[in-house]
Amino acid sequence: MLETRRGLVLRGLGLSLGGRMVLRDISLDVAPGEVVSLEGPSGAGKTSLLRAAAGLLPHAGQVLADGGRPALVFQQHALAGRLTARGNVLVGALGRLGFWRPALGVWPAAEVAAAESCLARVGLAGLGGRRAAHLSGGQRQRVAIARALLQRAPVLLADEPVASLDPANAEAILTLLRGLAREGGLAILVSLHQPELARRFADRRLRIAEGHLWET
Ligand SMILES: Nc1ncnc2c1ncn2[C@@H]1O[C@H](COP(=O)(O)OP(=O)(O)OP(=O)(O)O)[C@@H](O)[C@H]1O
Repeated sequence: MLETRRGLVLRGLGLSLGGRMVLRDISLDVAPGEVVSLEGPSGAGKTSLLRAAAGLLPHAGQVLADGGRPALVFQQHALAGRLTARGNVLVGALGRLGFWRPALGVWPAAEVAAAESCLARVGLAGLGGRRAAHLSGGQRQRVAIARALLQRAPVLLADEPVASLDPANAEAILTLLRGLAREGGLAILVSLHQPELARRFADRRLRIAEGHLWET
């Protein structure tokens, strides 16, 4: 039976942190192939919403995502600097592998090939053997996206993926994300600080403030 794809669906998401309501009854949909931006002032709850949607924070309400749990690209890309780009990407496969082989540094050849192919998809073909610490900021963000791709989640959440990048790299990363939505059919929810970039790269724009979400 064919499964109907619906991307990401949040219904009635509520979250309180430190005794304060950060998210109040948030509902949103991101369709497969769509890029939706999440904007709002600092402290508005963008990271909290993305982390809750990724299953990293306990919350009220429902998260329904194709493939189960969405993949999350963290704000600071969270790479292990001493590992190679390929090694960092392979971490994305941990969810489907047992503990021991990766713990011993033995990755299945198919996963290594898949990691290389994810690196190629983000424009880093040939850089798999380079230490993450020796990559530029833009390249590191690409590695973080490749790691999310290796998870094979049809829903991708990205928390300010261009915050620390210069304008040219920021555009390149958002172009890459839009391509992954258009050609790969991913549903992408991305928090952004720059309205100009959101205008250019998002299909729809959402704004969050004081725990409430609305479409702009
Ligand atoms: N672990 C925590 N305990 C208590 N309060 C928290 C915790 N994490 C975040 N908060 C608070 O929750 C609110 C939302 O934070 P969040 O990081 O989601 O905002 P944001 O919109 O992503 O901000 P920024 O744009 O600065 O990254 C803020 O008021 C923050 O201080």
